[in-house]
Amino acid sequence: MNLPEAGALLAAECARYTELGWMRGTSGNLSVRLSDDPLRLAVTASGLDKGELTASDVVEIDATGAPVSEGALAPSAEAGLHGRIAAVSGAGAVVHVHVLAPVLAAERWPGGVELRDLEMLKGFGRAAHDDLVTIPVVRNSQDMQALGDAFEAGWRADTPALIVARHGLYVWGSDLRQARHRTECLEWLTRFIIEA
Ligand SMILES: CSCCC(=O)C(=O)COP(=O)(O)O
Ligand SMILES: [Zn+2]
Repeated sequence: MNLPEAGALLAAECARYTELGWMRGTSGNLSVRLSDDPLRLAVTASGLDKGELTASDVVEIDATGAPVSEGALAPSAEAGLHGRIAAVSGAGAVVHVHVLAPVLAAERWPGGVELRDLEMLKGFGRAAHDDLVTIPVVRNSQDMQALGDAFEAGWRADTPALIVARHGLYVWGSDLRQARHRTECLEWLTRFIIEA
């Protein structure tokens, strides 16, 4: 996939999340893998209304989140965490949304949000009757190295999500569609345990 193709996909995907109310204001950011070796991602540009992106509102970054070339647009302020997640997990796409339920769940269970015996776990890539699925929670930081270290310390290959406390949700998958399906299911799951 080249950068303009990735940009068109990311813009369309952001519009869907905005419709759901999960990218309020200028919140949220998405990335998709462009190449493996060296690792390159297309990430949404920083500070824009994510519901109004065009195919050119993306930036090519390396595994550290740094732009690979000079350009007018800055990559997402959270590009470094996208790069780290993609590098560690092998994900093809990473979603970050400011959806409320996971953040509320992390406020209630700051040591990790536990889910068990719920059919929607299947949509998250787990069995409905898995013993226990724990979504890791990390403290918020403006330092992407610190956030990346915290992510990596709690990372498990079978749990493609991370909640950043008082901030938002990260979910990843093999491509943008799988990451979206997982995000939608995890939003349902965390809303369920909050409301239950
Ligand atoms: C009101 S959004 C604050 C920044 C943030 O958390 C976010 O997700 C958007 O940052 P970006 O640099 O990707 O626009
Ligand atoms: Zn954010």
